Amino acid sequence: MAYQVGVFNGDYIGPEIMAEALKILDVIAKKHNHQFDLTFLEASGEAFDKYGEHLPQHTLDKAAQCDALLKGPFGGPPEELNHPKWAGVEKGAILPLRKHFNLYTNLRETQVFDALRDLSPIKWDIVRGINVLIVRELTSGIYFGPKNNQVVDGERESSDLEVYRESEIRRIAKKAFEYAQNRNRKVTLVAKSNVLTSSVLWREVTAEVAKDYADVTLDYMHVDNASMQLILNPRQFDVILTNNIFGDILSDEASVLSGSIGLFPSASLGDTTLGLYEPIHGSAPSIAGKNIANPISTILSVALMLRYSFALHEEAASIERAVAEVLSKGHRTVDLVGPGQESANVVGTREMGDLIANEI
Ligand SMILES: NC(=O)C1=CN([C@@H]2O[C@H](COP(=O)(O)OP(=O)(O)OC[C@H]3O[C@@H](n4cnc5c(N)ncnc54)[C@H](O)[C@@H]3O)[C@@H](O)[C@H]2O)C=CC1
Ligand SMILES: CC(C)CC(=O)C(=O)O
Ligand SMILES: [Mg+2]
Repeated sequence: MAYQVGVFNGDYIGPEIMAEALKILDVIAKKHNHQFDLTFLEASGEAFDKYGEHLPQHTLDKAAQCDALLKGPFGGPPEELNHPKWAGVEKGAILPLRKHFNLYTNLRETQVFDALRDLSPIKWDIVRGINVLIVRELTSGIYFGPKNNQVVDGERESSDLEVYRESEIRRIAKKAFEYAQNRNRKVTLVAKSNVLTSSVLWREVTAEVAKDYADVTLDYMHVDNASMQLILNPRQFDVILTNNIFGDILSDEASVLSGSIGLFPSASLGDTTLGLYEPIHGSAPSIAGKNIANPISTILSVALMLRYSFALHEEAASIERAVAEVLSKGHRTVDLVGPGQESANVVGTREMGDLIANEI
């Protein structure tokens, strides 16, 4: 069977880390006799240079023909917010891509690698063995709600509105409970219901959904406390269910329990098998073009694509095993070198890809 994979190279470190991910996909194809047909899709900086827009219609049309989408990070340096090429990439490409394909479930799983125990900024006794799955709502909330700029009483005023419909909460809550059933059977809803009326709706709807999952415990935590508890006692979490913005923030925080954001992939899923797979991090402009970015986040995104879109479970697991094995042999990209570990075997982006490919 031939699988159609749409590929967005992304900006800055995007093409470098995507090249390594595609190297791994090629190894899997040869080893298991699969055919992955790649369609390169133009978006973000690349599309802006050519067409003056970040997500052309022809890109969406081609993406719709694919079975899965593999994506590098989009975006420019945060300090170039007003540069025409980068202004609006997030609202003009990242968010519409997720919305267009109705990819409302974003999975971001944080775990720690034994081999990187000295890298975590948190004591090993606290993080050892953690596995936290953040189930983040991805196509609604404050990132998509009405925005307004106006002048009031002679000064500028801006607003972004957090809007959630009951049905949007219900469908993502169901997903969280379903994932929890195959894990440690605990869902923690993270919101801010002491002040946000939308969070009250999240609590009400999630409690209703919970009635259909008697084998799963539902817990509630305010987001300020949750951000502290993630550091203090991350082992208490199994599945964290949360809205778009809190999931965005908490997943970056959770990722560093392992030592580096460069390790983590994500899956964005809807109601069909067409999923979008990408690192949780951004385009890291300051380290681009130096062969130092960690490609593991994108390589593990390939594993998630094989698992969730193609049901190639053994192939997915073989990539994850190879990553753990390469790390256990001491190979490190620079972001994986902690203080006092200067003697580590530092390798570049391409070399890390080669090592994982050879391991597979
Ligand atoms: N899904 C997407 O396409 C996302 C895009 N962005 C965009 O990316 C751009 C840069 O965003 P920032 O806030 O600077 O966050 P960032 O995630 O790009 O970088 C944060 C820090 O992590 C480091 N880092 C990130 N990925 C790494 C890797 N693979 N290996 C080693 N180190 C890595 C960077 O060097 C930097 O120190 C912005 O335009 C932002 O909007 C941000 C997050 C997600
Ligand atoms: C456009 C942003 C919401 C992208 C981002 O930071 C993310 O999805 O993690
Ligand atoms: Mg983010």
